[in-house]
Amino acid sequence: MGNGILGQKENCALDRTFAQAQGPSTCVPSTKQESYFLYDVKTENAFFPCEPSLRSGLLKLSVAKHRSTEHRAASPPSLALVAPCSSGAGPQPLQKHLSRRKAGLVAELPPAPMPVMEKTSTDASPLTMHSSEKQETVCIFGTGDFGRSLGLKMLQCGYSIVFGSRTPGMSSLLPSDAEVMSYSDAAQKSDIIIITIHREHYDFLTELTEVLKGKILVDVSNNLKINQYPESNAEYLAQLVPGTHVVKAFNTISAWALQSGALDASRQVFICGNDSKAKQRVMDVVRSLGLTPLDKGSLMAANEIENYPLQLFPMWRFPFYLSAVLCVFFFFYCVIREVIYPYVYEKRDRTFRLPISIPNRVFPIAALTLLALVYLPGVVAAILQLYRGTKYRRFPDWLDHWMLCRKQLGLIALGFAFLHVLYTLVIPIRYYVRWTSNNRTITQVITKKENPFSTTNSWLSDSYIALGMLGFFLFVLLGITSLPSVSNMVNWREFRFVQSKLGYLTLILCTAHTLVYGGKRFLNPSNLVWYLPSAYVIALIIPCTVLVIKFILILPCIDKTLMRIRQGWERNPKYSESSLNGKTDI
Ligand SMILES: NC(=O)C1=CN([C@@H]2O[C@H](COP(=O)(O)OP(=O)(O)OC[C@H]3O[C@@H](n4cnc5c(N)ncnc54)[C@H](OP(=O)(O)O)[C@@H]3O)[C@@H](O)[C@H]2O)C=CC1
Ligand SMILES: [Fe+3]
Repeated sequence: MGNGILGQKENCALDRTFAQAQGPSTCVPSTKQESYFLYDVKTENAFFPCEPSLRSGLLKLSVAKHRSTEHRAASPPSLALVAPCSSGAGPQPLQKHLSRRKAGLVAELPPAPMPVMEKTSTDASPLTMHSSEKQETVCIFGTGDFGRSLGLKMLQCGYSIVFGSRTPGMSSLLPSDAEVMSYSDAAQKSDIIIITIHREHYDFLTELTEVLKGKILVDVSNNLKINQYPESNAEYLAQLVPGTHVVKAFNTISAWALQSGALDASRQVFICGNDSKAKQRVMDVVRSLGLTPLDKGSLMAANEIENYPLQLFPMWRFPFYLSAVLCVFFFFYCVIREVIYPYVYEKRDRTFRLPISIPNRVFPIAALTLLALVYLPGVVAAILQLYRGTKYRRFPDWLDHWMLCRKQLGLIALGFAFLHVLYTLVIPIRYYVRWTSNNRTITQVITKKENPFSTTNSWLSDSYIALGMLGFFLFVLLGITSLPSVSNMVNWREFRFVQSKLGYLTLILCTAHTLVYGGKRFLNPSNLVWYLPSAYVIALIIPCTVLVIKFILILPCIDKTLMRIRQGWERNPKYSESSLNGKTDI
């Protein structure tokens, strides 16, 4: 009995897999701390209750026990692992469950096809593979970092590992339970061969074409550069060793992650291959290692899978560069207005504004502009659809790309909004602010001048702060709902409601916050410095444009047309026909 299955994470998938593999049976999924029973669906014999933490191990034992009894000769048992309807072990809940099953209250799982396994594999289902006396043997070509780590992990999960190596006698650091032999000898030991060798060294595999015929070759290789070779490594391997079933897998999992077990960030294993049976078997292996296989289709997808680990935040690049450009531009714009101008005309040193005052102008401007840029592609797309009178023409690539990175733009905008909040909170403790306030009071005392209370100013100041706080609150809400863990919990309509309706409300509040902050000063010519308006005036251009266009788009007459177009109506159907025939540019 391998120790792998006891160490596996508990989930009901095991129950389902098992139940499906065994044919019609009853499975009550439960993740709660309930006791489980193993029972034969046909004879309705209960075996014994078991705790969830032990159920897979006990199940394994039970299957072995069951097989060694007289049932063995009879038709395959329909065993199922069931959770009682209420918590607490004992025959009572099981009886209840059985009567519920009879009454049709518990779903019968439809018979699922048995996983196809080749003759050489030791057993038929993932579960029975672990429960059988003989473990499945998997061959690993190459005894380098990745081969060793994968081999160790597979040994831990109950596989028998045979390494193929150029120098079997000299291979060190290998797990002691594994066998090491020459490549051709090792290949004969299993019909799944994982090639943990760099593509550049694949040539020798051609000599093994005969022995590898009909076998599953798992290509794990990565390259150093995106699109380094004309064809993917997996396709190259398939050409090099014809007659084999090449499956691409494991290339997104690092040797380090396999060793350290820190797989949370990269549990997904992309898989592709032309032979569905071969792919299925590799997916079973992946699953049994506690990883999640993700079928990406045929071997044509290998190129994309190989490029995946080489990408450096592809969706973040445009938002990152854009925000950097915005920050640099507005920083220098403010420096010209608030540092250079006073120095040139008044010989006043205002450089102390560089660490806090100017960044606290740049951050809200960047936040507001980026937030507006999240919604701008949506209105541009709507205008394009209205102009073309159809939705059946592709958007230009730049618009597609822009649409795809809206979430990243929004998250960067949220980051800037956070910075603005932090920088604003420290304002009262700044020396410059305290000095100005004290000085004003002293001047009033000396000149015996009063500063009467202004209700207008009070309104403006409070509205400005309130709008800012509400805008920030909704901004944070938008950020939270964009997290996969949250967005996976809501349906499409709810997600659209939050991201579109609440998003626009956030944009309105933040724009209003900026407008009220500027008050009457914005359009005052005396506020121009070297003909340059305040940075906030420029910052308001994009948000106001987006809001005005959006307002026009939701006017009933325009909104109706847009809705019809989005439901498939075309102003000029011939137009899209010709575009379908490739006569128009897209
Ligand atoms: N390291 C990692 O984290 C990951 C690696 N990969 C992929 O796994 C594959 C192996 O990577 P890794 O284990 O790090 O590499 P290593 O260089 O550590 O190991 C490669 C192995 O290939 C074998 N080999 C066969 N022929 C040759 C040859 N002519 N010259 C040199 N070595 C040869 C050697 O084994 P022997 O001496 O026994 O013959 C060698 O140990 C690569 O394709 C890589 O892209 C994929 C994901 C992650
Ligand atoms: Fe503000």
